[in-house]
This record gives sequence, C-alpha cells and structure tokens, in this order.
Amino acid sequence: MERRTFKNLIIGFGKAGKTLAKSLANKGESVAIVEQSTRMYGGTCINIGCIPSKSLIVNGQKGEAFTEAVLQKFSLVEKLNKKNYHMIADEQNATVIDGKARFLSDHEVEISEEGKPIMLVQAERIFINTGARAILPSILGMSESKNLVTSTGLMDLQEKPEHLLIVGSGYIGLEFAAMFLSYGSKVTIIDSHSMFLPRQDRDIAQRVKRDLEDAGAVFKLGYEINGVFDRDEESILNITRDGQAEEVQGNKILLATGRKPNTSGLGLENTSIKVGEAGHILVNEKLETSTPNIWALGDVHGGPQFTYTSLDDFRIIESQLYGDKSRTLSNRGELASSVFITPTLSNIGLTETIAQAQGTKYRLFRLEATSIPKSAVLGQSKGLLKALVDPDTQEILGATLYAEESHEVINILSLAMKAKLPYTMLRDHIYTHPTMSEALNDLFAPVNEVKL
Ligand SMILES: Cc1cc2nc3c(=O)[nH]c(=O)nc-3n(C[C@H](O)[C@H](O)[C@H](O)COP(=O)(O)OP(=O)(O)OC[C@H]3O[C@@H](n4cnc5c(N)ncnc54)[C@H](O)[C@@H]3O)c2cc1C
Ligand SMILES: NC(=O)c1ccc[n+]([C@@H]2O[C@H](COP(=O)([O-])OP(=O)(O)OC[C@H]3O[C@@H](n4cnc5c(N)ncnc54)[C@H](O)[C@@H]3O)[C@@H](O)[C@H]2O)c1
Repeated sequence: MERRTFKNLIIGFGKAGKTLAKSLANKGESVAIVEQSTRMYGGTCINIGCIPSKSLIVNGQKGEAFTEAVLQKFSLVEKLNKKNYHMIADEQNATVIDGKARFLSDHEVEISEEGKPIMLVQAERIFINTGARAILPSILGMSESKNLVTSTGLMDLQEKPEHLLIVGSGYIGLEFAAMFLSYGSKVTIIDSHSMFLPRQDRDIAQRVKRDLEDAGAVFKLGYEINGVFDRDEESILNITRDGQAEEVQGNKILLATGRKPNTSGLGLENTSIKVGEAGHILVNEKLETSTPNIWALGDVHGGPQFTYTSLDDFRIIESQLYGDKSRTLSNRGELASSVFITPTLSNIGLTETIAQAQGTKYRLFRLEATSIPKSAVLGQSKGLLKALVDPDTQEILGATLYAEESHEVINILSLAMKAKLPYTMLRDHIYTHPTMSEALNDLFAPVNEVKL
C-alpha cells in the first residue's frame, strides 16, 4: 500500500477544509485534502445544499418550469464542483486524494476506495471537516418504500412530484415546501412538534404558517409517523395524533428531520478523540479536539450548521495557528440566519419570546412589510419586521425580519450589533431608494415603537 506524509491532512472537502487547504498551500506548506466522493468536491453547500436548493427556489419564484430549473441547477453545480476541485488540485503544494478516510491511530489515516485500502497517510497536523448527513427517523416499512428521499434525492429528480409529503418543518422542510409549491406541487408538511417554529415569536410563526397555507401547504403538526407502504406509484404514511390514526398519501416523502455529524466510519474509536452524545467531535473554543494536533471544523463538531459558520471555523484556525490567536468560538458573537421561504424569514439575537423567558428588559419596534415602498415595487408586501433594543444602552438586542430580501437586510443588523451601534444610527442612516434596507429608517422610528 502506498504511504505518504504531509505536513497537513484535511479530511473532507467542506467550506472550512477547502479554504484552509488553499491558504496552507499558499503559505508553502504541503497539504492533502481527502474527499470520499467526486460528486462532493467543494462540499455539501455547493453540491447538495445551499446553492442547488437556492437555485431551484429562485427559479421557482421566477415561474420557471421545473425541468428547466433542474437543468440549470445541474449545470451550475457541475461548474462549481469543477471550479472547487481545481482551486485546490492546481495548487503546487496541495494534493487532492479521492477516497474515504479512516483513522487507524492518532497519527495514521487509511484511505480506501470502494472499501479497499489504497493509501496510508501520516501528517503533523490533521483537520477533520467531514460535515453532517440527514437523520433518518425509524419508520416501519421504510426500507421497502421507493419514495422516501432526503433533500439530496429530491433535488436529483427530473420531474416534480405531484404531491410531496415533507416530514419536518425546520429549515429544509420549509424551504423545500416553498420551492415545490412554486413549481405547482401539492405539499403536506408533517411535524412531531405541535408548536410551529417553536423558537420564533407567535405572531411571526402565525404569519409564516398562514402565508404557506395561502400558497397551498397543508400542515399536520403534533403527529407521530408510524409506518409507510407503497401503493402503485404512491406512498401512504400512517400518522397518529392523540391516539387517532390517519393516512396521508403522496408521490415522494422528504425526510427533513435534522442532520447529524459525519463521524461514524471515521475510525475515531482507534484514536483518543472524544465524541459527544450526538456523535459530534468535542472541541474547545480553539477547535482543538482532545488529541493534540487534531482539529475539527464545520458541522462535524456540533452547534449551528451553516456554511458561514464553517467558514468562520477556518478563520479561527488561521487566527490560532498563524495570527494573533484572538479569534475563538466564544467571541464569534450573535449569528444571523435566514430561512429562504417567501418572503424570507431572518433572525439575529433575541426574539421577544426569548427576552421574556430570560427576563431581559427591552424596547420593541414593529413594522408591517406592506408599508415598505420596495415591497410594493417587488409585488410582495407580506411580512412583519420586529426589533428589540436595550433600554439602557440603546444597542440592538435582536431582530426578526419576515420580509422580502430580509436575508440581505439582516446583515446590516448583524454588523450594527457587532459594532455595538445604537439603534438610532440605523434609524437615521441615509439608505438608497427604493430598497428594503431603508425600512430600517421606519422600523426604528418613534411611531413604530410598541408600548409594552
Ligand atoms: C439542502 C440543504 C440546504 C442548505 N442550505 C443552507 C443555506 O442556505 N445556508 C447555509 O449557510 N447553510 C445551508 N445548509 C447547511 C450547509 O450546507 C452546511 O452547514 C455546510 O455545508 C457544512 O459544511 P462543512 O464544512 O461542515 O462540511 P461539508 O461541506 O458537509 O463537507 C464535508 C465533506 O466531507 C466528506 N466526507 C465525509 N466523511 C468523509 C470521510 N470519511 N473521508 C473523506 N471525505 C469525507 C463529505 O463527502 C463532504 O464532501 C444547507 C444544507 C442542506 C442539506
Ligand atoms: N437557510 C439555511 O441556512 C439552511 C437551509 C437548509 C438547511 N440548513 C441547515 O441544515 C440543518 C438541518 O435542517 P433540517 O430542516 O433537516 O433540520 P431542523 O433541525 O431545522 O428541523 C427538523 C424538524 O424536524 C422535526 N422532526 C424531528 N424528528 C421528527 C420526526 N420523527 N417526525 C416528524 N418531525 C420530526 C423537528 O420538530 C423540526 O421541526 C439546519 O439545522 C440548518 O442548520 C440551513
């Protein structure tokens, strides 16, 4: 078997891993990056995650036919996959190794192709960036059904399902619901939780649910999934609520019940790397594992699962190994997030619900999206914007923007919070017109402060 030694070994071609590989190679260090699938050069985001899903969402909003949108998505992903491969493989000091990595010890990693060991790699430093994969709930009859899919399988379809059943009303469930509704599929969303969007304020959650229902979605909340069986081309899901059994039938069933860290099969049992209950690699605030010279980056170490947090993990490594060591997980600050439905739901920091639960004092500002001129221009005036301000410091404590283009506007709030700006800076700032950002003038206007 071939034996190779590198200064740096990166396992997994994810956002953090590829960015780190390029940076290390540019520093003149030898670096190898191992990827188990040629389909995944560049990782989840560009191949089976953010980019293909948003391409399908945007084309659906434009009224594109599904088959045309799928072709566009395939060609976009193919282009990005190649670009990502060459971004690393063309670097003089970098090597891309095709195969599945498995630790044999704290210092040795075996690479296999189709189950056959092909290489043994030793490295001074090892970075684990193996991402996460869909959690498959255990459903009676699931192995016999040909219609159960994850988000990856659903995006590989060439034809839209006439009726899509979605299990899970989190990020993936809601984004795929909005996506397939826009292509004209019938959509039923089933969740075991009886409260919709439990972490959101109720007024926001009710708006989101109502808007999805207006677009045609049917919600079944508080249901357990008992079993599945196929009849002709359709699948029937047996579901129960409060002891009452029901059947729902559809052509495809999307399982969107969360994603778990990719650690099984990685041979961690052969190392001294510690793993948490959810299968995630335990790291400290510098992303160091319990084994010296081995780090874990991205979804694999648990916590928020976003491409931008994986990228920030790269920044932490850079800061710790080559910089002033100031950047850590604990000083990352508040993270913004967006669910790409119509309109987009974006959050940062505290909601009213959380503020009340933890007894935090706040001033509340509230604006209907219908009063924003750009909403009228876009022909999409649904939505509600809320922001919480600290009554003592006048800094922004959090915001929920359920509005068109809120995935852009939320970044202004994120920057203002990071810079500890008083809310009046956003209220009095001169924005270009007509834009959704200028809604911040109005959101923070005295007239929109809610008396609590
Ligand atoms: C449908 C969907 C939509 C999403 N949309 C968004 C979004 O809009 N915005 C956002 O920020 N996030 C989104 N996410 C989440 C985001 O994609 C992930 O959080 C992010 O890609 C994680 O990156 P990572 O660096 O941890 O690893 P990944 O990009 O997951 O890369 C890990 C790589 O490691 C490889 N690998 C695993 N095990 C081994 C092994 N043993 N040997 C060799 N290689 C291995 C895998 O094949 C994979 O390529 C979405 C996810 C999904 C599924
Ligand atoms: N726009 C984005 O940033 C974006 C988009 C897609 C995915 N992601 C990332 O991917 C991760 C995974 O997304 P996800 O939607 O799979 O998970 P999620 O955690 O967001 O939602 C899972 C949902 O499934 C429900 N559920 C769990 N088990 C169930 C069961 N047995 N039966 C019925 N319902 C069940 C939960 O109540 C929850 O509502 C997200 O946490 C997010 O970090 C991000």
